[in-house]
Amino acid sequence: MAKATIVSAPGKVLLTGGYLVLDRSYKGLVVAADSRFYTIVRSISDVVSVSDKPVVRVKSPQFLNGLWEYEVFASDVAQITLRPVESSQAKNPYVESALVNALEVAMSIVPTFHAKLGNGLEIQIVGANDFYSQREQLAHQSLPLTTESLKSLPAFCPTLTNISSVHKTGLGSSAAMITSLVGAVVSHFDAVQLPKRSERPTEGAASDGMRLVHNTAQVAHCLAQGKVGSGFDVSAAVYGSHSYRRFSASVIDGYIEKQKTPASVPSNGILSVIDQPSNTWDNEIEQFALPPRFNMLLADIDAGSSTPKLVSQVLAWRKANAEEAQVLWSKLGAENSALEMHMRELASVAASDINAYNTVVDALAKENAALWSSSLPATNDGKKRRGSPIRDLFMSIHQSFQRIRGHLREMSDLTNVPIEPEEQTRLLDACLEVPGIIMAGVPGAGGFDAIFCIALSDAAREQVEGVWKSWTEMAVAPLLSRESNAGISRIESESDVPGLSDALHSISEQPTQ
Ligand SMILES: Nc1ncnc2c1ncn2[C@@H]1O[C@H](COP(=O)(O)OP(=O)(O)OP(=O)(O)O)[C@@H](O)[C@H]1O
Ligand SMILES: C[C@@](O)(CCOP(=O)(O)O)CC(=O)O
Repeated sequence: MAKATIVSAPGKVLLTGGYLVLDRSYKGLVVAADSRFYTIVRSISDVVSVSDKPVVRVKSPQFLNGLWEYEVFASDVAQITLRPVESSQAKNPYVESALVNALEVAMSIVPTFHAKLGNGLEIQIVGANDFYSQREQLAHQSLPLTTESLKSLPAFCPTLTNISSVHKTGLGSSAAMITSLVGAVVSHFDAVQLPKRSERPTEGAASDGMRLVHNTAQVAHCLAQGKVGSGFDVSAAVYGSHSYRRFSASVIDGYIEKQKTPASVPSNGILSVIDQPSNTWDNEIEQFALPPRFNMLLADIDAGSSTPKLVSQVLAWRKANAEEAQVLWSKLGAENSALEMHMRELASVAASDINAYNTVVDALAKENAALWSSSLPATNDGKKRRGSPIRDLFMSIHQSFQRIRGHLREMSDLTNVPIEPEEQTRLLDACLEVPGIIMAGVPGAGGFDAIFCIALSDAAREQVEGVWKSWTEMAVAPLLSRESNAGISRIESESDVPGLSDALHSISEQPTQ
């Protein structure tokens, strides 16, 4: 079998900065998940009978009808057009956009592109189970909706449905999929270098490769979505956890508009957008990691919300109420920055004295976070005792995040958009009753999609999962994802990823309907 190029990219959780991060004046704190997409690219070595053109065949074995096959037409000016081999094939604009843009980049950079493309490419794409709700799969196996059941599923489990009907969990499947697909295609042509697993280059060829893949994936994602978003999800898929300031929409919106009327595309094409001087791409990435023993837990809420609808309503309110919005946006932005600063300080304190840090965590993990300040014994003269600087930082983080939630509820009230709806407030408050839960909130755009909690101990994790299990107001399904800082990476071999070979070779392909 032809040698495979494998590239992987993670999902994301936006801890702070929902809505604000759409505006370059504010930053968002995005944490990468250990749930990842994997794209495997091989050259087709056999003669393809379906066409005399090169063919790109994309398979998503987790889905019914997860097969897209295209003939590739390449113009002299490195413009790629894909034509579906079967006209009845369902469209997948995200896959198409990633392929077109990645092939254009490869063709613009690699002089031997046509020879390397040969008969075409065979591509497989799989995403970790957490990207898609496993409710149906568990019901199919008569298993309860628990972490134990989820752990018993094979990796990259079939979803038993079409891609258009699958329930997503908010981890950013389209951004992680596009990023891994773009990364795998351009790497396959040796157009760029990407870091191997656990390498985090800050300079050199791999860092340049990440920049080009990032810029290409942002363009591809915006073209597929039909609009220029904040791009934090693609950024997390490339760079892992970080605090993010978006790129100015003007960096790509001219190109996006031109792509809608292809005849007018400038002959210098995609490289003129993705390989501009670094000061043109003005996105800012500052690496970030949760402090030690901060265990991020996620749950999917069955009710669900439409993010584009929430965003358009909030932005419409902001436009109509500029002054009031400015006040709210500035105080929320300031609180988001304060939280990030406290977490960075805490991580650095932990690095300098891990024993003292662990002693504080062990004590706090046994107490309800709201009582951390009041549980300090009074001094002899009856005054409130100050905690240790480490304990104070933990308290500041808890209190700061509670203020952030307060501002989000204010945003909900003012905009009449359910960002932290009352149902979610009740659930989050119940999670915070568990000793050792330092933060509980709605990630990203909020609504009825998901919640996250940060637990300081295994006991806290188990107890909060108990709260979810017994919650009756909404169906709360645990996810298995945890934080992992890593961004895009190149994988040497299928066998390096548990379950990947089985998923690619032994999942009996799902029938087409
Ligand atoms: N495994 C996959 N194979 C091929 N395409 C996929 C796969 N997973 C996702 N996609 C593409 O991504 C699209 C979903 O994008 P959409 O923007 O609706 O979701 P999202 O906002 O990324 O969702 P979420 O954040 O909940 O994961 C699908 O319709 C499909 O085009
Ligand atoms: C509301 C918004 O700021 C965040 C949406 O985050 P999520 O997709 O709900 O994780 C939109 C965006 O930044 O693209």
